[in-house]
Amino acid sequence: MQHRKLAFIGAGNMTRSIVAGLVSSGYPKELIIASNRSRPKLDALQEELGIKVTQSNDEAIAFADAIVLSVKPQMMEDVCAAFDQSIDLSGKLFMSIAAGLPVARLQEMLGGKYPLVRIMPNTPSLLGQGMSGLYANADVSDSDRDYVTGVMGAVGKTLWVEKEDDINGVIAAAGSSPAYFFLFLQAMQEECMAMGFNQQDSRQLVQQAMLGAAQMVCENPQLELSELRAQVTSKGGTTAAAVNSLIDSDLQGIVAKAMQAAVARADEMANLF
Ligand SMILES: NC(=O)C1=CN([C@@H]2O[C@H](COP(=O)(O)OP(=O)(O)OC[C@H]3O[C@@H](n4cnc5c(N)ncnc54)[C@H](O)[C@@H]3O)[C@@H](O)[C@H]2O)C=CC1
Ligand SMILES: O=C(O)[C@@H]1CCC=N1
Repeated sequence: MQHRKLAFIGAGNMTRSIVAGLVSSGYPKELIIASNRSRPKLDALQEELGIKVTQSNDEAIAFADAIVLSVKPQMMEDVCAAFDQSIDLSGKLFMSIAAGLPVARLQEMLGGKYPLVRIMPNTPSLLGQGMSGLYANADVSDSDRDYVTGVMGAVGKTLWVEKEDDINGVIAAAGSSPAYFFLFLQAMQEECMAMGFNQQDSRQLVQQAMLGAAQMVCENPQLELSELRAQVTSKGGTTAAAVNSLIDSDLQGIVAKAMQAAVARADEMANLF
């Protein structure tokens, strides 16, 4: 794996997830710098992970060969506009993890045509279990692609997409979806508590069931998801009663609508910011 000098502009939740995964995978910490407007998140990153930190975006950009733009989409324009124009950006690889912002818009904000990769990661990157979609513009070299595959591959699985619009599908399926699973589990935990279990036992019941189910999915790629479900579902039994209730409530339609809402919001953000 290539090790370039790597900067993160914005040191929030997603930067922390990626940097923690990178450091624990052995990426040299002295090659990573994160910048943030306020100090406390930087201090925590420096203490926990030993990377370089700065409150100056310009210092981070000047240091790095590869730059991950990691601020909120609505902040991106102001952040890019404030970069010190005297810093030579030629030869630097840009990456953006911002939801919704297309390459063309990012190029406008950066004020130039640079090699640019859009990355759509998710927070399980923190544990090395991330899922990232990647899209490269025409200026990205094979070596740049290898580098980005290495960086995001160090914190999870990667999928290159050839059409930029597919990044919005990745947002719906993987970037945002940890939140759907947390919401589903929360609903299950609350129902366990309504049945009389305490909070801790309720959480253990549902989280361990989820972990086991996820592992069964991952370890049985030859089995369709419907087959794994069938293995749990005795005819006329309890699972059938529960699953039929979910189907009758149109779980598939509910999920489809939620994923379409994520895509629609990403489309909207492209015009808003
Ligand atoms: N949280 C998630 O699960 C995912 C987030 N993303 C994308 O990642 C990006 C960051 O999201 P989060 O980390 O969740 O947000 P966050 O709010 O936790 O982090 C953003 C950070 O940028 C800092 N910041 C604001 N203005 C700044 C400036 N002028 N200079 C330097 N730093 C500045 C903030 O202080 C904050 O620490 C967003 O664009 C989001 O779309 C993408 C995939 C997943
Ligand atoms: O909610 C958001 O907009 C970001 C992108 C995917 C996950 N979090």
